[in-house]
Amino acid sequence: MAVKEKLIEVKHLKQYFNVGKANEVRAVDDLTFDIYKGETLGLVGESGCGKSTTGRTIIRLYNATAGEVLYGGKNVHAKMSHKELKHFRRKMQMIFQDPYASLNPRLKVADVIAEGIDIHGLAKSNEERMHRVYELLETVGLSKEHANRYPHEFSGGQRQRIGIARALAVDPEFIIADEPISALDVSIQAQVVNLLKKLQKEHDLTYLFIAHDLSMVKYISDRIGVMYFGKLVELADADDLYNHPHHPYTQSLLSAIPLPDPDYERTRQRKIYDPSVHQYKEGEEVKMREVAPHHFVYCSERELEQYKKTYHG
Ligand SMILES: Nc1ncnc2c1ncn2[C@@H]1O[C@H](COP(=O)(O)OP(=O)(O)OP(=O)(O)O)[C@@H](O)[C@H]1O
Repeated sequence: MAVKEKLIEVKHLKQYFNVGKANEVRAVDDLTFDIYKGETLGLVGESGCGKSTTGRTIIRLYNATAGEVLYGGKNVHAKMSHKELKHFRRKMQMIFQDPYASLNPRLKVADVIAEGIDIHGLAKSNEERMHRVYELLETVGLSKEHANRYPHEFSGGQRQRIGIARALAVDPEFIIADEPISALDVSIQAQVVNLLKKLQKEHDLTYLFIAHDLSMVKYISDRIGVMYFGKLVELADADDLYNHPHHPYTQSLLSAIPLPDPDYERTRQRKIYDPSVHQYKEGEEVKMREVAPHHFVYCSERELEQYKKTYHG
């Protein structure tokens, strides 16, 4: 297997809100993981567990409370010049859940898409700018004729395509897709996921794909990280996570996915996660531990031994 190159290294990242106040929230609480060049890392967990905050802190929309994010070996959260920050901002783009809320309704589609081109001075003339816009519209499955319309004239799926074209306009390397399909009809979801997969191959992109359930994320992700209350509780190759989930929270998320097979559905048992099952003793160290190659679970030494025993069970 080829050695994978790390594009992003997240090290002991913390993002707390309202620090020191009664309503302090530890939205991201000591996360450590890598994102490899060209892969899709899925990040899943229930609403409020800190997925969006993780994404936003990685691209420095928030200043981290503690920890580091290395991008190509450089700390994104270090002090940097305006020019350097602008460079990072170009390399890392974001696609949002609600394409309508994230597209300025007063701008024509051409101007929405060209926003980054203008900010970064990527076109020398208006002709070049429009040529690029038309090209991007075609890349995402829309057409030249759409350039003069306004976002409200499009369906949800088409708006998401516009959001994708806008992100692609600055030729990024890394895209955070924050629940990009959650607001779309199920029939449209697969189309958008397929488009993202196609673009990844064509443009050599790396994705962090955020989702609150595990059904579609399996289809797009190479690896999946499961988050619970600001912490990563399991991280593994996508198939491995589905076939050998160890953390009881991962098992609970998986048990919530309905399948089209009626026999399976009749016997499917919803598992509810009860954090008290861990029964950690005073002083017991709980951290990410490797239960099998490339498969990490947040657990104690004692739990690791149990998990290893059941790995092939
Ligand atoms: N700017 C903020 N100020 C204070 N608290 C915040 C802020 N942003 C997020 N939070 C809190 O941090 C926690 C994590 O929120 P976050 O949006 O990252 O979760 P999420 O897993 O992405 O959820 P969702 O799927 O609902 O977007 C939540 O308790 C949220 O209320």
